[in-house]
Formats: sequence, C-alpha cells, structure tokens
Amino acid sequence: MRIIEVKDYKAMSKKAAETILEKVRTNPAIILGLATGNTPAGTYANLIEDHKTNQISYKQVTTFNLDEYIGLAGDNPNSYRYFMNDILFNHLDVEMSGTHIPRGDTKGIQEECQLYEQLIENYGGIDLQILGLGSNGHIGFNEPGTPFDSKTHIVNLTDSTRKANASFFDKQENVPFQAITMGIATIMRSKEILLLISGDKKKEAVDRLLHGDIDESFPASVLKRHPDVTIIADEAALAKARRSSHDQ
Ligand SMILES: N[C@@H]1[C@@H](O)[C@H](O)[C@@H](COP(=O)(O)O)O[C@@H]1O
Repeated sequence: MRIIEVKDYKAMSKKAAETILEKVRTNPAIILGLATGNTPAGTYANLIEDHKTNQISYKQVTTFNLDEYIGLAGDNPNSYRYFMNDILFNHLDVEMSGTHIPRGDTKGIQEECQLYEQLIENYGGIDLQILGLGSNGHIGFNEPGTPFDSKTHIVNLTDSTRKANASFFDKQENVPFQAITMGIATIMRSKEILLLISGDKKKEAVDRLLHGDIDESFPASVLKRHPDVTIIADEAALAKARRSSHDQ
C-alpha cells in the first residue's frame, strides 16, 4: 500500500480528484467504482469544478457504486442513488444508464445481489475503486466479520454504522437496518484501489489498518493483500498510526 500524506480534507480531495482525472484522461472508457459518505464528497466537488473548466468528458465512463440501503427507492433523498445523482452525476456529462448502484427497493434483493455482481463481471471488473473507511474498519458496507471471499450481498448494519450515518437522516430511527454491498472479494478484484481517509475520527482505524493483522474482524485489513492500493490520508487521520510507528 502506498501512502500519500496530505495536510487536510481539502488537500485530500484535490489529490484524489487529480488522480481520478489522470485515469479518465488516459482511459476515457474507464470503469470507476465509487463510494458515498462525507469522505469522497469533496473529491466529487473537485471533479465537477474541473469539468466546468476543462470539459473532460465522462460520456464513455461506466460507474459502479459500492452499496445502497435496502428499502429506499432511488428518489428517496436518503438513498445513495439520490446522493450520487445530486453530488456528482447530475453535474457531469455522464450517461445515466452507465451509472450503476444496487437497487434497494426491489422485492428480489437476493437476485439483485447476483445481478449486480454479474454486471460488474460482464464489464470485465472495476479499473479504479474509490473507497472510504468506516471507523470500525468497514469498506463499502462490509462490517467486521464479513468473509473475505464475499461477493455482493445483503448486510445487517451495526449500531455504530447506523449512528455514524445518522447525520444524513432526520432521525437515527430512519436509518435502514440493512443494505446491499459489493462484497470484499468484489472490491478486491478491482485492478486499482484508492482509499481516502480524513479526520481525527478515523485515526484509530488507520492505526489498526497500518499496524494490525490481516483479519476478518477488521475488513479494510484485506487491502494489504491487494497489489495496487494507494491511500490518501490527512494528518489528523494519520496522527495515531504515525505515533505508533515512532514508538516501535
Ligand atoms: N457505506 C459507506 C461507506 O462506503 C463509507 O466509506 C463509510 C465512511 O463514511 P464517511 O466517509 O462519511 O466517514 O460510511 C458508509 O457506511
């Protein structure tokens, strides 16, 4: 894993956007894996800003999001489909039919998982996957204990994840209890991974990621087995991990 240390959230967002733009320039038909949450929002804002001035086209780009809440339709403002349209897709010239997010409102959720996995496979896999990091080490919605060989599946969200994501909802009770997520094996099949981490709230998780064992109790630890992972993390997120390295 390569680590790029940046000053703060703003610098992380800029560096991440530059990395993505470089890839889109080189491969205009790139298959991008995208994440939701606060962490990548600034990166997406930078991509939109760049699009206004440089007019890089996203018409041939295909995207696959990591996850979606079960029970929320795409027009529900709390769904990840709505979030992605709102903070990214509606501001680029991307073809909406080329943007994929699991459907959380279908009756056949199990079937949706298989179809989503198959669709990624049909496209030949993801070229560049953007990831955030949950405070408990989750990636996508793969909570601690998720098998490393998991494919797209249904998850029960932990209390800590429901709490962490409650700020997007009116009340915590409204945060769904389940989600569909790409599995850990799905994520690991991506050719390249860009993990973005910012802020003090993530410092314990970063410390465990960099210094802990590879173990299913900490899903992100699997990334150490991937041949091409770049972490862009800010000073606050790296604070504890850096101290631990000095202590050793
Ligand atoms: N499903 C998302 C993840 O994909 C995201 O990486 C994580 C961290 O969120 P944030 O970036 O808001 O800290 O939270 C959510 O649970």
